[in-house]
Amino acid sequence: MAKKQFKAESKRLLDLMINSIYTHKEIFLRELISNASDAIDKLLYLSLTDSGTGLSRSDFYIRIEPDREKRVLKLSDNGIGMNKEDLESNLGVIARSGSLQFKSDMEQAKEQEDIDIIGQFGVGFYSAFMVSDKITVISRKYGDEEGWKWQSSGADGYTIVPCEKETQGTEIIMEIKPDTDGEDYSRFLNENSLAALVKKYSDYIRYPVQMEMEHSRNKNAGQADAEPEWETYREVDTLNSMVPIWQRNKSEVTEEDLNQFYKEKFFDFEDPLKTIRVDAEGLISYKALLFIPAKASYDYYTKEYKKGLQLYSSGVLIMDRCEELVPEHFRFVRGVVDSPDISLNISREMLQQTRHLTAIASNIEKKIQGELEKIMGSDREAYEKFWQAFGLQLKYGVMADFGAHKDKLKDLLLFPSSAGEKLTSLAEYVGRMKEDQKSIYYATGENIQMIASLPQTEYIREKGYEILYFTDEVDEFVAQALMAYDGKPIQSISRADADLKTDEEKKEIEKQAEENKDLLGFAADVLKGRVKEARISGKLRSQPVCLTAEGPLSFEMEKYLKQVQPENEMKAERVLEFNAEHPVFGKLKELQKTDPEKAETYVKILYHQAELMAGLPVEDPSAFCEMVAGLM
Ligand SMILES: Nc1ncnc2c1ncn2[C@@H]1O[C@H](COP(=O)(O)OP(=O)(O)OP(=O)(O)O)[C@@H](O)[C@H]1O
Repeated sequence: MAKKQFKAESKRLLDLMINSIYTHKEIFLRELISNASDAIDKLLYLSLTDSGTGLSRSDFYIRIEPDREKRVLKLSDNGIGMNKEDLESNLGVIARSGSLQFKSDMEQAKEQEDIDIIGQFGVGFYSAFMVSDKITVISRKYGDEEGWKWQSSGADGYTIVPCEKETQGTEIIMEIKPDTDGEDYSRFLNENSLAALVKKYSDYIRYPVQMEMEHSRNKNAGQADAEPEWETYREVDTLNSMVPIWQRNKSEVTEEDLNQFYKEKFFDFEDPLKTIRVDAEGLISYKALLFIPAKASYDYYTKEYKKGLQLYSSGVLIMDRCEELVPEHFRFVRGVVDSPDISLNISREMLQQTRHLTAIASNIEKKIQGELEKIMGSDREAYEKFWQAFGLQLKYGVMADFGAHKDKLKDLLLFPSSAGEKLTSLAEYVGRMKEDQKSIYYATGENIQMIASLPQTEYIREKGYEILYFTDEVDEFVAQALMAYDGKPIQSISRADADLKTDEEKKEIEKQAEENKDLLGFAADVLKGRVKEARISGKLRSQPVCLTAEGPLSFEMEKYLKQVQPENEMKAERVLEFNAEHPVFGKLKELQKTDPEKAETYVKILYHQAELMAGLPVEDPSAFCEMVAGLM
């Protein structure tokens, strides 16, 4: 019979497994038990929703059978089973999400070689090759008449042939490797070691994991004066406690247990930043275990990432990723929800509408919000770590649905500011506002240094007002959605002139504008098509000019729109502002009379300088350089 070859990626993973020097080879058992449990989940779900199967929860089991003599370890379940196609596509190819993630994270992990690659991932079935020379899988799918036998000794491929099997389910038969100097594979044939491994890794599996074990008993127990006489006997034991971790008492579950559960279930390297346990009783009862990851996964900000929580009804998995349970702005949250009030017979469409689900979702949203606020207040360092990973998500949340969620999220936002190195919340900013300060001010730019050196900021800082530094493209849209915080309008510094200047200052500017009408008109003519106007500025100190945006669009918004909609020609309206006190202005005035041609070059150079300071690309860099060189 011809051998079929594994697909290329599978081969790579297999090589890795077979030649693994990984010390935690024991995790293969956890992986196989977890697969068996998933297979039972699927059939139990069918049984509960389709009365035809006649099976109930207590009919299911996972069984471990070691045979020391033959060096064979067998693991069987009576779950849904696999037909020929399933065996081909599940065990012949690695193209499912879990393993693909493994592949890509492996590439990232190459640089940090000592990372526990295998231990952290659900590498699944293939991990059995770490301990076996040959694997036989005998499976019969529920509802089918025939069974199938899949066999492989590793990288050289696999075979599939029909075979007899009495009941539905799957048997994995592993020929355990001989012991070596460094590795005691025989422990995977030892009852006590196997029982300990089940307890360690698979205790919360919701179906009994059984094994026949040796026990001893006193034959004379019950006879008060008889000498004890011991005999051994064999009995099938259930090795796991079966209570899912979220159903256990708080006092029985350690933080380490929860972290381990999270990492295994949601494929993360790192412990979660925070675990939230919910135990709701009342109109709707449910238990939930929610995890806030410490970092965004590599695919978090891509289309590949799917949000959602696992939904159980009294311990039976109904949906692996129930999207309705978490709002978009908290889509980074992972976890499980288990409620006896959710009916098993529910179809997906109905699920979307159940009032129960909506109520649980809104409750969960509040819990997450409350927890994040709590972390922000009590452990700022942890919150800032969270902010690095998911701050952008919260900002999107403020903007989404026309600002519908902004009130829930506004106190979770952080921004850099002119007050110092630390990030600030809006509440903290307001707490520091000067008595005469009416608005919350922000300035935008590519990075903090660039914003801090914007000529427009000098004037505001002189007044002692703090400025929020908006460095994310979405920040201004966030400000637009929020409009105000605590009754204080959120304003861009470039539009803040009106409420900042005193009447005298305004008068002085008007006077200067009148006196320099000619020159301003001249500059506007030279820059026709580029600027809407040239005017005298009230906010410049050390710089001769600056560029400000008028109208609904700011420069940062212009840049953002260009990125997301390149065909969009929308531009911010530019105004060139002059500092009438600056010596360059005096020089320009003089040149306009004596050498208008040179004055024209000056105006152009000043305009390009202003573009540079505003973080905008200079329209024609070589012409600009020529002009500067010409002057030299
Ligand atoms: N005991 C089993 N009964 C039925 N199907 C199984 C069994 N073991 C594995 N399978 C099928 O084979 C597939 C591949 O299993 P594997 O352990 O390699 O990956 P996985 O469980 O899907 O993902 P991961 O382990 O990476 O989370 C499973 O998704 C499942 O469809």
